[in-house]
Amino acid sequence: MVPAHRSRDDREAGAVTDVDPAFTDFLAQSRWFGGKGRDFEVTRAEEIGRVPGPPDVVVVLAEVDYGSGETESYQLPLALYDEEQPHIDRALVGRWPAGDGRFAYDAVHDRVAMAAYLRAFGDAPSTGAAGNELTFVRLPGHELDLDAAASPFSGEQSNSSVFFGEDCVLKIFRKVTPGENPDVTTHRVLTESGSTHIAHLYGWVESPLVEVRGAPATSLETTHLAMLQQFLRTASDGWEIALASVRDLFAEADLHAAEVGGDFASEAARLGEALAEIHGQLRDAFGTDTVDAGFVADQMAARLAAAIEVVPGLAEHADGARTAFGALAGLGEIPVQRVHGDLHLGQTLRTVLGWKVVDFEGEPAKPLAERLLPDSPWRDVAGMTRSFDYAPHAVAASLPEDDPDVRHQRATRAGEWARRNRRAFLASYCGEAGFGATDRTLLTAYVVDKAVYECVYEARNRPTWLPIPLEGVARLVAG
Ligand SMILES: Nc1ncnc2c1ncn2[C@@H]1O[C@H](COP(=O)(O)OP(=O)(O)O)[C@@H](O)[C@H]1O
Ligand SMILES: O=P(O)(O)O[C@H]1O[C@H](CO)[C@@H](O[C@H]2O[C@H](CO)[C@@H](O)[C@H](O)[C@H]2O)[C@H](O)[C@H]1O
Repeated sequence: MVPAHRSRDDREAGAVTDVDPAFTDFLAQSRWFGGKGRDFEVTRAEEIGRVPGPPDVVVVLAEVDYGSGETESYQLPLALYDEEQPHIDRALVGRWPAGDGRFAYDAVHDRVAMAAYLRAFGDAPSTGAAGNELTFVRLPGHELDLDAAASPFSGEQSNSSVFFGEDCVLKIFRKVTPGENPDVTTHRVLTESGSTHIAHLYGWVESPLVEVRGAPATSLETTHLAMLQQFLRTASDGWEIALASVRDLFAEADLHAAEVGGDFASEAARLGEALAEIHGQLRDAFGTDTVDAGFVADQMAARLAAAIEVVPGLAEHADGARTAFGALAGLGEIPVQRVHGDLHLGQTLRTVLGWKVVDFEGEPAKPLAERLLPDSPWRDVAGMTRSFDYAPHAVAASLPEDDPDVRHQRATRAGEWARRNRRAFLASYCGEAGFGATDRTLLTAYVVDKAVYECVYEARNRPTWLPIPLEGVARLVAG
């Protein structure tokens, strides 16, 4: 399906217009906008497709320029109206076209516009409308409930999801990079493998009109814009369940993690089983390869050097981190495969039918080309390991405490909780093969690398949480 390069002159649709200055304010206050806190300008807005209405929905790519040549593209699906729509006034983006154009609302918050998306999937495979090439693709096997009412997901997100009753979820990718999105391609393979640990893929939206700038010429590449998936009923967020377990532990000052009612270890073990199964299916479908561990270690060292620029406090732990990367470098060739890439408890959902893993897009900060590369499965194990460390320390940080004895007691219990769940997860992930010395070297390096990434993530997104990964790095390099 992807990619399909075309030259700029081949383009049949795609109108570039003046940009309504209101777009800048809209982006700046959107949770999913990755440039918050930085100076930027929306330099270009281009219509790349339409969804058959009513209402008219245009899909616009807004180009954000941070100065010094750095740009990003964000997707704005705009529902257009001649009159103002007071019931969705908080979703007003501006005018399209700029100036005296129609009122343009973020379509995600407009039930009627989202119903138009669902209808287009009902008609799939189809193109969005005459004169443009937005394509809706649907996989066989599920009868969509075309009457289901749309409601936007209200939680923290890098993209925007809309639930259609209890039937399906549409995720509209916000930061758009030309080419295939691993969330779509990985879900497709796991769906076709019959995985019971994911939300099945029902379809996606793609456009051949996304521009790839570069030498020798600018070209166009078919690009995934949105993904339609099974709605997971009875789903509880793994992160929330873990936090509840930690709170139980902290409430019982004299008890150990194994003794409190909310013990999480059996769930951690089930998560380990689920990940092992997913990795096996990804190996079968995408194959495996090997990569020079020295190359991986060099990348980790480079990421550390860049992270120190953002979080200077990392510098005092750099020698310890480099020791872990050096041990990795000594391993020669290591196996790699398609992985999740950014696994943490917030990407897991507990349903009555077991654990499900969502969001196979990889780390949002990484360029797409890097996210598509095969990686070590220990990357995902490390992500969960870090999450087992985050949960107790996030709860501890939310309970300010002056008494040093209580603080010390909580820190001890936090460490116990993290170790207990990490061990349970690892034991069932490794199964009969066990956890050998090479595995330990790999996991240690990947865990340190993940914690370094988290320091930058927190510094940029949630500065008050920075001590959680920073203290995590300190503990890791101290042994
Ligand atoms: N198929 C689904 N069914 C029900 N809830 C889901 C489903 N997929 C995701 N969610 C919920 O939406 C949240 C955000 O989804 P996610 O794929 O992680 O989005 P993003 O890429 O924007 O981070 C998840 O943490 C989960 O709570
Ligand atoms: O879910 P995303 O793909 O947007 O991932 C990013 O945000 C995550 C936070 O929402 C971040 O995860 C970090 O915080 C979690 C607790 O909120 C914790 O469980 C994770 O272990 C920790 O890495 C993730 O790193 C980032 O890429």
